[in-house]
Amino acid sequence: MTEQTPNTAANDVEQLIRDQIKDNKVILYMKGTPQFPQCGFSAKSIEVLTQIGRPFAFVNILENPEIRATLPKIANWPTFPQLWIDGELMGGSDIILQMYQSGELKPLVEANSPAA
Ligand SMILES: N[C@@H](CCC(=O)N[C@@H](CS)C(=O)NCC(=O)O)C(=O)O
Repeated sequence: MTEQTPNTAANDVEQLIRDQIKDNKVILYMKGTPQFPQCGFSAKSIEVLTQIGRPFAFVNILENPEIRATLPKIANWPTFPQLWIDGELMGGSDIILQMYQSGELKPLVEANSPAA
């Protein structure tokens, strides 16, 4: 039997992501920051969340290449942005927009993020 060295760095990143998702009930993995999104899809998602008006966490994946590489595997979702609410992946900007327009997203965010 071949003994395999555990890939500690990869495990650490995965654990970090799982902690972020657990500790922040509304979290957006995005390119750039809410003040300065660096991709149109992230900008659109920020517009929606800003309309909803509740606090949310974010991670700038452009500054976190390990998270950028690892999250798509965990999430089984290849692109960014990614909106996670209460430990579940909602989706990217198309889905965020759809959920907002259908009236589904606002109450979900409100239920998971108290007013500041
Ligand atoms: N239709 C997608 C568009 C998102 C998308 O295509 N994102 C690309 C360009 S920003 C991406 O994340 N590519 C992988 C990467 O850059 O790591 C959505 O609804 O979110």
